[in-house]
Formats: sequence, C-alpha cells, structure tokens
Amino acid sequence: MAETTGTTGTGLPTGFRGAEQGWPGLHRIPRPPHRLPLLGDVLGADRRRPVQDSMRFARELGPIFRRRAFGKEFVFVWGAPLVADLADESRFAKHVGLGVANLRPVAGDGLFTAYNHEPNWQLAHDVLAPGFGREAMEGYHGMMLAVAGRLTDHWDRELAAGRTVDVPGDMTRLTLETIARTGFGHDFGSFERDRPHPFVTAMVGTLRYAQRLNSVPGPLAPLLLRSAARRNTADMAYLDRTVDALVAARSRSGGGEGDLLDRMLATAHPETGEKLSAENVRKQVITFLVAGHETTSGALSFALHYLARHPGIAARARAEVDQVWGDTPRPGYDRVAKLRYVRRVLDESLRLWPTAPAFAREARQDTVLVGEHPMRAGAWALVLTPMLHREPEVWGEDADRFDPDRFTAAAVRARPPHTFKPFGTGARACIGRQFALHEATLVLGLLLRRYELYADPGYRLTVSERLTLMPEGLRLRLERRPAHPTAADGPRHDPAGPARSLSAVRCPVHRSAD
Ligand code: HEM
Repeated sequence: MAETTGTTGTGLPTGFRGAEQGWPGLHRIPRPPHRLPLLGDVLGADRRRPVQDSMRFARELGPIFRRRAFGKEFVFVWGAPLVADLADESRFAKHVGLGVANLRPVAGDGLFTAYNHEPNWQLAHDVLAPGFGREAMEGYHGMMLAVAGRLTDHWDRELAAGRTVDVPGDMTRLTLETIARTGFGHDFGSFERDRPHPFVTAMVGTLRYAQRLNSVPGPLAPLLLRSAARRNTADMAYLDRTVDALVAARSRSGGGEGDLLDRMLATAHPETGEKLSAENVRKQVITFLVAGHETTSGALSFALHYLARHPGIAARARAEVDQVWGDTPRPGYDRVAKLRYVRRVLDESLRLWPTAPAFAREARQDTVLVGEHPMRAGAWALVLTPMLHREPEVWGEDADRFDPDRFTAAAVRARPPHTFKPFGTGARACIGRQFALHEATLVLGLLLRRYELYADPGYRLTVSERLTLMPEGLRLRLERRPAHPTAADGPRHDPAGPARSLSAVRCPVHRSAD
C-alpha cells in the first residue's frame, strides 16, 4: 500500500507513482484540454504558484480533475462529498506524496513526513501528543505573551521611526521565536536582526526546493536542478547543525522544564517504554521548528491583511478584545478562547487561504470513491483545500468574500462535516492545531488592542508559494490606540453585545476575494 521509502539522488521518492496504475476509471476524470506530448498539462502553468494554478484548473474542470506533468498523472479533489468520503479513515489514510515526500530528505521519519507504516510515527505521536494538551498549553501561554511583547516593542519602534511594518517578515519572527522558546527553550534573536535568521533562510530554501522538484521531469532533475540541489544540501546541513547544537546544549544542561525537547529526549512510550532515537529526535526538532511556525505565520499575515482591508470587521474584533480583556497587560490563558469573533476572523482567513493548502489521501484497500471512481489500494488524490473552502454548494455563491460570520456556532453546525479542513484530517491531522490557534488568537487580540491597522491602498494581494502560502510584500501602516478604560479582569456584559452592534459599521474598502 505505502510507497517505498527510499529516495533518488534528487530527493524524489522512488516508486513515486502516477494515477494511471491506481485509478481504473481515470479516463472519465476531466483534464485540461490542451495536453502536450511528453510534457503534459503545462501550457500556461505557473511553476512558482502551483496551488493557485491548480485552483484555476479546478474552476474550469470541476470537483475532481487530473493534471499530467512530465509523464505522471495526478488526481485533484475538492468537491465536498468527495473530500468527505476521502476523510473516511476506515478506507483512506494520509498519503506521503508530492511536496511532502520531497521533504523526506529534510525531515525523514519525523511526524509530518513519516509514512503510515513507519513505527516512529506512532511512537513520536504518543510521546509528543501530551505536549499539546491543556496543561502543556497553559504552560506555553506566558512564553507566547513574552514573545508577542517583543513583536509589539518592535512595531512600536517602527511606528516611532515613521515606517510601515513588514507583516510576513515580522509574523515569521514571532512564530519562530514562539515555537523555539516554548518547544525547545531556544532564542533565535529574530527581533534583534535586520534580516531573517539563517535558519529561516535555509528552511525557505528547502521548502522551495521541495516544491520545484515537482515541476521538473524526474530523470532530468539532477541536471536541471544541479546548483539548486547543491544549495539545498547546504541548507539541510545548516538545519542539521542548528538542531544538533540545540540538542547538545540541552543535554549539557541536564534537561529543561518539560518542554517538547525534554519529551523527545527523555520520555518513554507509556506502554512500550521505548524512546526516540537520537537521529529521530533530530528529525522531530526540524519538523517542529518548521511546521510549528511557517503556517501560523502565514495565517496571522492573511488575517492582518483582511483586518486592515475591512475596518468594520476590525472594529468589531477590537470591541470584543476591549470588552473581554480590558487593559490587562497579561490576559490569562482562559481569556484567549473567549475572543470568539477574533477566532472567527482567523478561521475565515484560513478558509480563504489555508496556509498548508493541500493534503493527500490514499486508499487503504480497493474501493470506490463516492460510489463513482474506482481506486486500487495505494491510489491517491490530492485535496485542494482552498477550493474545498470555496465550494459554492457549501459556502454559497459569494464564497470568495471575506466574512467571519460564516463561523458563528450556528453556521458551523449547519454545514456538513469535513468542509473546513485547514489542519488536515484523521489520525495524521495537525498535532499543533490548538497551539497555532491559541498563539494566533492571542497575538491578533494584542495587536488589535494596541494598533489601528491601515492597508496601503495600492496593495493587491499576491500569494507566494513555498509549499505553504504567504501574502507577498504585505506592509501595513500603524497608529497607536489610546489605552482603554474597561475592566482588566473580564467582561461585565455579554462580549458579543457591542460586537454585534458594531457589525453594522460599514466597511469602506469592502472588496471580495482580496
Ligand atoms: C495555522 C497553522 C497550521 C496549519 C494551517 C497546519 C496545517 C497542517 C496540516 C494540513 C497538516 C496535515 C498534513 C497532511 O495531511 O499531510 C499538519 C500536520 C502537522 N502539523 Fe500543522 N499546521 C499548523 C500549525 C502547526 C504547529 C503550530 C505545529 C507544531 C507546533 C504543527 C505541527 C504539525 C505536525 C508535526 C504535523 C504532522 C502530524 C502527523 O502526521 O502526525 N502544525 N498541519
């Protein structure tokens, strides 16, 4: 069922198979009309933006379609009933394919890139899952606040200097420091640097390289990507060195305060007593440092973009923060989940731009997808999340419009299951979901309370891709808000009250889909 775990010299997994073997009814699945011999469906393709490219094809071809590139055919799925069927864990499982498989040389059998059959997945999952439970999360909260304080110090300085702020750059600084501090007791000093930390540069290099591997013919990859492959090797070596130094420092210090690294190094499996090997710890640390910040940074950046574009929505979110938090400098752990409207803003941003924009599912046994498309065991499809999240049958004809009220409790209850999947699905869904949501809601609350956010009227949203999604070149102008005189220790009224009344504020720059 699972593919072979080896890789070729280019990092492409051996046995990387196309859909021809797995989908007996492949010919019935729509494909782009202008297919070139040998090259496939590459006419007009934007190799730097493969997800947005596939979204374009999705709109033309419908809820299930295929694309061919360099002799390999891939099936894409985004229609809600199809995705719901793929979410059936008894018949389907995560497939480590395309971009994820290309990351195997970097992250090996770490949690994200492990094949389902590899024993280290279950072992690491069981050992690390308690690191994302409520007790652990409460422990991270204070550190998250401290890192957010470094961000606001930095933004205050930029504001005093009359500069706009670099949103994706600063969100990446914030989220990298947060996972490094909470997970590994490490400080990259991101806010003290003018340029991204070399760890970030090396990480972005490996992500981009993994994405590029999909856009060149396999056999020609060693030739076409020779210099890129050399750079990639150097990037991977840098990541390894950074992580090795971090682990060595922890071992010398004799242990931390029970963070993720302590768990990785010292915790035995509750039933088998087994521990993670040194090599696996290295892969897990890289996995968590990368997976733990890149996507959250994008999610925060998109949310800030939409908030700046929709002052009425920002005002409503701000009213909620003022009411729930007042002026308390350190809102407590329990106060974060109370920011229900801020959380809806985040969910709506992740709906339009799920920053991990696809996940793959493979058939565990021969089966028929939605009773129509036969699949052999091991056949797989890529779920195109941004299109699932814009499926008109589910989200309406105005699905491209930013509207956080799509996430009121009643609206969520009214939707069919498996229609909102920014964190993937099933046993291999995101282990860091609560961590990301807590961090991002906390930071959005702090920023909304402290600043007015102004978009550059000339900016048009451009989304860059490096396996993950990020708004490109987004800068905002800030103004400090006066401190609010509301109570510091909690809401005196229903927090949704004034928020509701503010919902009537009209947004002067309301544009759909940007
Ligand atoms: C908004 C932020 C985030 C998004 C959108 C996101 C999205 C995802 C998605 C879609 C998957 C499943 C991938 C697949 O099926 O192939 C996943 C898995 C994973 N994520 Fe996240 N993630 C986020 C934040 C985080 C954070 C903060 C951490 C760690 C602190 C994290 C660690 C992981 C790991 C380790 C896995 C693999 C889980 C497994 O297979 O057992 N993620 N994430």
